[in-house]
Amino acid sequence: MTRVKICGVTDSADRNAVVTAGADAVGVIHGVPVDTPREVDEETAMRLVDGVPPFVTSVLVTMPTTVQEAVRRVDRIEPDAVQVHDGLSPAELGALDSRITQDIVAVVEANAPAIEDYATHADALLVDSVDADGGGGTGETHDWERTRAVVDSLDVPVVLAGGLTPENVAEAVETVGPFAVDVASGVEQSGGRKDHDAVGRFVRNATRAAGGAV
Ligand SMILES: O=C(O)c1ccccc1NCC(=O)[C@H](O)[C@H](O)COP(=O)(O)O
Repeated sequence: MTRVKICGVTDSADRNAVVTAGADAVGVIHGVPVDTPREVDEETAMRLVDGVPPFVTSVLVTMPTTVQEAVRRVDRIEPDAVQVHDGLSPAELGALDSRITQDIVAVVEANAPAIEDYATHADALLVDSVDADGGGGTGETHDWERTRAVVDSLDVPVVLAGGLTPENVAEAVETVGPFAVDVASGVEQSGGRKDHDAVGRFVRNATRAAGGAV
C-alpha cells in the first residue's frame, strides 16, 4: 500500500486533521530561503512536531546551505525524519547522516541527472517538481513515466511529489508505483491552510489505488 505524506502544515488544527485522515507522515517546513506561505518559525515547528503522535512520522522539510545548519535544525526541532531540499551535495548528505539519528529524505528534481548519486546517501528519495530557487510546493506535475523508471532502477524508497491532488493521485500511484506520495498545495483551501475534506480524499484515493510498493 502506498504511504502518504501531507506537507506544509502550519497549525495544530491542520496537523491533527492530517493525522485523523490517516496520513503516514506530516511535513513541517522551516528554514527555506524561498517565499512560501507554508513555512513556520522554529518555535512553531517544534510545537507541531512535538504533537505528532506515535506511529505517524514527523518530517522537517528544510533547505540548509551547510551540514552544520541542517544538524542544528534537526537537533532543535527533533523530527523523526528530515527532508533536505537542494543545497547539500550527495557527499554532504553522507556527512549529515553520520551526525544525526533521523532518516534523511533527499529531494531530487524530476529531470536532474545522476539521481542515483543521492540514493547512496539517503534513506529515501523524493522526486519533485522544483522551482528556479530549488523550492517545492510548485503544484506542478512532472513526467511520471521518467519517475517510474527511477522507481524501477533503485532499491531506495521513492516518494512521488509535485502537483498531486485528490483527483490525480490514484492515476499517479498506478503509473509510478512509488513507496509514498507527498502533497502540499493540492490539499489547501488557501496558502498554508489545509482543506480537511481534500486531505481525507487524498489519503483515501492514494491508499486505495493499486501500484504502490510494499
Ligand atoms: O511547499 C513549499 O512551499 C516548499 C517550499 C520550499 C521547499 C519545500 C517545499 N515543499 C516541500 C514538499 O515536500 C511539497 O509537498 C512538495 O514540493 C510538493 O508540493 P505540491 O506540488 O504543492 O504538492
